[in-house]
Amino acid sequence: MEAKTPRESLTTLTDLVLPGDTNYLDNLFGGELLARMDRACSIAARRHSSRIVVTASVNHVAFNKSVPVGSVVTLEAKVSRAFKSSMEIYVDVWIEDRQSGLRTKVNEGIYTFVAVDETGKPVQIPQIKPETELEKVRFDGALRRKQLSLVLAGKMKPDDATELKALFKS
Ligand SMILES: CC(=O)SCCNC(=O)CCNC(=O)[C@H](O)C(C)(C)COP(=O)(O)OP(=O)(O)OC[C@H]1O[C@@H](n2cnc3c(N)ncnc32)[C@H](O)[C@@H]1OP(=O)(O)O
Repeated sequence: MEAKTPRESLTTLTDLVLPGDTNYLDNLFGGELLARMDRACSIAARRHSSRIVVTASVNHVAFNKSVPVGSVVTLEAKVSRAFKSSMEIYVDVWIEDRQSGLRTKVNEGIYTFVAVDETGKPVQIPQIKPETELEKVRFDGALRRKQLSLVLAGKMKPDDATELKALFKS
């Protein structure tokens, strides 16, 4: 199976924040943003694997800046690393200034998707060849994030999380 680049899975979703998407402060509701992130990541995972994909875990979401009603929000999702059947997907969230068009990054999320067959059984996927500096940094950190996610889910013993443990060694 030939390796693919993150670029090949790039998924861009641009949409408005309407009043029905907001909280009491007229900012984008966190759950609405999570759903949009999940959709963008799911398409990126499908583009990478050409398979049915399911969300296995949401590893990290940072709501760094609020997103006011009326904003134009763009989500960019790309597979950062592929393992056997699972993929890590990074999603970056931007808003743009109405007059200048300048973009500000407001949030990011890291999701894990698994490629499955029609019966829901995990299947093998192509590996990832990072190209840009940022893609290389995200690729390099993906194994320890996978191990952390598995440890938190009770699917890996902390002692077996070698890459994660290496973080804490001086
Ligand atoms: C609440 C909701 O809305 S959920 C939304 C939709 N999602 C779903 O319905 C998914 C439901 N879950 C499932 O179908 C299964 O648990 C699956 C397919 C995700 C995993 O199935 P499992 O039987 O655990 O398979 P298995 O143990 O072989 O794991 C498959 C891969 O997922 C990875 N994985 C499983 N759980 C996690 C996790 N919590 N974090 C990171 N990776 C994980 C495994 O490490 C493995 O990766 P690899 O093949 O690349 O080495």
